Amino acid sequence: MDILETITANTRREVASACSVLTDGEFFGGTLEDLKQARRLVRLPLLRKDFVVDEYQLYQARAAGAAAVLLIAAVLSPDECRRFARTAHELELEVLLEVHTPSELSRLNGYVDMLGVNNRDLGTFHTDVENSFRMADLLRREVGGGAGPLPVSESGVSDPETVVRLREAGFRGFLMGEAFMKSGDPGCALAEFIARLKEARP
Ligand SMILES: O=P(O)(O)OC[C@@H](O)[C@@H](O)c1c[nH]c2ccccc12
Repeated sequence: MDILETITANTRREVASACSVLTDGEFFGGTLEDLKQARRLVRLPLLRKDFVVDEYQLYQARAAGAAAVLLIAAVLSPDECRRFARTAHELELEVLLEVHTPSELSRLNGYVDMLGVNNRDLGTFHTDVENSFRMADLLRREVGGGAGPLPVSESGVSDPETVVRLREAGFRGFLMGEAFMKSGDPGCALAEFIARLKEARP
């Protein structure tokens, strides 16, 4: 069985809300072809996870079957974030804006659908889930009474108890990779995680 098929097999059990596909080749060995293949394998909304630095990549994402794109605040100016997010909407793509620090919140704009706090510092690759908790208050202010973007915690989440705590802090989406990918059967690991989460939920 192909690796992508193994990974996406979980979706047949309908336990994930969306599936993120890394298409960056230079640093992570992904390809746009992976996104196209995932599109053929699952019905779930797909997120193109890449370093978007040119609007052309949004068109590519759309053509390959993505429902959403990741915009990484650390590599974009506020103007680029706005322009790219607006174009994404024109293409009917949802936008996940990823921030790591409070100052990156200046990249937020009205076209952002999901606001992700990356717990991984892309400079050092060090992961610390506490970053989400540190940013939670600020996020609540930005996201307001629920009319703003969906708050998402990204990276380094590996146990259901952390998801429960993050939910209590206001997060509503969780972008998880490694916790499942290091298992021999990511789909099965995800299903188990969701079962444990249901038990852990207060
Ligand atoms: O594997 P993790 O720690 O669960 O993290 C998932 C995801 O957040 C992470 O892969 C990610 C988030 N933003 C990125 C940008 C580039 C590369 C990778 C990422």
